[in-house]
This record gives sequence, C-alpha cells and structure tokens, in this order.
Amino acid sequence: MAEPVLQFRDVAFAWPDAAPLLSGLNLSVAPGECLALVGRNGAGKSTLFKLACGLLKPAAGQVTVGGLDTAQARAPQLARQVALMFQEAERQICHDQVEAEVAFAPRLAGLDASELALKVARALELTGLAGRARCHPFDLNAGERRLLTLAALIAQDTPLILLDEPTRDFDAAQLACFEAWLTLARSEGRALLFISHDLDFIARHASRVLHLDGGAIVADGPSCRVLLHPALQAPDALPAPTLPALCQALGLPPTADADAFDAAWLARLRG
Ligand SMILES: Nc1ncnc2c1ncn2[C@@H]1O[C@H](COP(=O)(O)OP(=O)(O)OP(=O)(O)O)[C@@H](O)[C@H]1O
Repeated sequence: MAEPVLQFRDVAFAWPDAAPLLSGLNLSVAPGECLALVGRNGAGKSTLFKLACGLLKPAAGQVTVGGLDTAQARAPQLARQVALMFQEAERQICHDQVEAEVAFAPRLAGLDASELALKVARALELTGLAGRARCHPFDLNAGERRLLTLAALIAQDTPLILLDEPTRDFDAAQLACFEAWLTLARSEGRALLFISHDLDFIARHASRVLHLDGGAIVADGPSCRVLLHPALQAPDALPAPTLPALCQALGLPPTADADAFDAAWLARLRG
C-alpha cells in the first residue's frame, strides 16, 4: 500500500487557556484521495488543517506529512510537501504583483529561471489569470484573488493540498475553472483535503468525507453515506446534497453523479 501523504497518530491539541480540542485523533490520507472535512462551526476543522501543514504543533502524538514529522521538520521541507489555502485566502497574498505572488514558492525552492517561468505560466493558465500577470492582487475581484492563491499553490507543486472553503468567492465561470483544476490535480495523484459547507460540491468531488464534531471524527466514509447521515442532517444542519438526497427519497442507490442517476432512474421506469 502507498505511504500516506498525511498521518495523524494519537494527536492532542488545545488552544491556550481553553479545554482540549483534539485528543487521540488518528487519520491517514493516501496519495490521490480527495477528502472533505465537514462539521459545525467551531468543530475544529481549521485547527486540524493548521496541524496538518505544521503551522500548529500537536501537544501530544505525531503529525507526519510525506513522512516528515511536523514537530521536527523545517518550514522549507514542509513547503515541498504541503500547501494551504486559508479560508480568508486574500490574507495570504504578500506580493504586489500577481506574477510575483505565483513565483514566490518555486523561487524559494531554487528553480532556475526557465523552470520558474514555465511553472508560473502554467499556474496562471490553469487559473485563467494569464492576462492578469502584471496586475496588483488587490485590483482583482474576490474570486480572482482566490484563484491567485490557487495559482500560487499550483506553482508550489506539492503532493498534498489543503483548501479551506475554496469555492466561497467564485462566480459560475471561476467555479468551473476551479473544478477543472481539481479533476486535473486528482489525475496527477495529488491528495486534496478541503473544508466546505457546500454539500453538493462535496458530493461532486470528494472520494471520502470526514465529519468532525467537538474535535473528534464522528464519521469517515464515502460521501453519499456520510453526507446523508442523520448526524449531519439535524434540524439546524446544512441542506442535504441534492442528488444523493433524491436517490434516498426514491429508493435508488445513492450517487452524486448525474449520469449514474439518470441510468438508475431509467432502469426503474423500464421496470
Ligand atoms: N487562534 C485561536 N486562538 C484560540 N482559540 C481558537 C483559535 N482558533 C480557533 N480557536 C477555537 O478552536 C475551536 C475550533 O475552531 P476552528 O476554527 O478550528 O473550527 P472550525 O470547525 O474550522 O470552525 P468554522 O467552520 O467556523 O471555521 C473553536 O472553539 C475556536 O474558538
């Protein structure tokens, strides 16, 4: 079996002057997995992400990324293994030109000028920002700024990518661009973890969903099963993902794929 790209072993964590948030948390993510983290506000999703990229260190237990212990590894080593898009993506932009922002990580990684130019051009192309290379990031709209942070992650070229509410600011065209990249990144074997409150988006893309509550994993499995679980469908919870909920109501096998739904429904109609 492939070596996990991310592993939590008996991890404990508490914020200062607060009760323990995580205790004895175990999690393993394989290359190529696309995993969604769901759970109510304050469940610990963003904290788990910060532990996963080494911004926070566990109080007990161990977090490894690409086999590196985040408590021991140096930042440049971790930056070759894992990249993170913050929930407030524009806060991680630190250059005054789009191109310079995208070039930041590969330049620090020591790429020569021609490799660097290729990486930056590809990242801008994939995010639809090729025509905005010389712009100031704050002249971009909110969705473009999020795409800019995505371009920077693409250029960072890591096996593990963490995305906190990635679709938040996108219009329909930007979402389509992002979803095309997501499919490409999966085909390249990257492991993707994202936090999202958009259950339809999760149902379309996640191969696995973790439900976090009070810092503990209360469900871990295929998206249709976890997203329709009663614990996520409490009265004050998010609306169920459309297609899996429709399948459930019609007594069809759960799926988030429109073609599979059509096939199952037609088979039912034909008796
Ligand atoms: N920098 C911080 N300092 C102290 N406590 C924090 C800090 N960040 C988060 N917390 C606390 O940790 C708990 C988990 O927060 P976290 O942001 O990880 O949850 P979340 O599931 O990502 O929530 P949301 O969906 O609202 O982003 C909350 O009680 C929160 O108040």
